[in-house]
Amino acid sequence: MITMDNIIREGHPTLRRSADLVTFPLSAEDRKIATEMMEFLSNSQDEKIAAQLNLRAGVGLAAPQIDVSKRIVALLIPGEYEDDPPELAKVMFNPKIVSHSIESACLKGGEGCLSVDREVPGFVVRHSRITVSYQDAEGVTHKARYKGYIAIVVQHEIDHLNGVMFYDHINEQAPFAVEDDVIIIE
Ligand SMILES: O=CN(O)CCNC(=O)c1cccc(Cl)c1Cl
Ligand code: NI
Repeated sequence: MITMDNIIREGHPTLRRSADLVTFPLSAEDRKIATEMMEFLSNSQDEKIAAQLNLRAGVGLAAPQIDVSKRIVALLIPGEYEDDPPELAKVMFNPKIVSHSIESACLKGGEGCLSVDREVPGFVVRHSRITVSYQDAEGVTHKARYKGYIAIVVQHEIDHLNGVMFYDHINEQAPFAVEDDVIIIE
């Protein structure tokens, strides 16, 4: 199982590499990696398990974060209330943003990353709406459109596949300065 010991931190070269495409049919290893990534997210969001395993919570995880330079991301975005089903629970292989809104958005609270052991305050300006093409575990290609918080998280994960860290998008001179047409998501 994946724990924080398996998550590489900033400074590790794999975080700055462009990850390799996954080929199909999936190898047993790639299938196992995908399953373990999703299991990590679920564990990290379970108060008891996270406390026992000392896990930081995450709503997404990219394979490069466990030093696997492959284009695999796992997303587990909880529903609004405790017993609601997740907003999104999915592993995407070879995800690609194929189109996006002109409009931009950012999270009011900024972003965090399991590979970054420090707070980096500032608005991370991203596309407010995206269309993502990806393959599922059977290699079937899908197209999905996301907006709001989900779109932000998906972009954070796809950035990891391209060696981009969230703070690369923060304006160092004015971390909270944004154009007036940028949507600030609560
Ligand atoms: O790459 C994934 N992580 O580093 C997992 C930890 N970060 C988060 O869950 C997280 C927190 C806030 C905003 C965004 Cl967009 C994300 Cl993604
Ligand atoms: Ni991250």
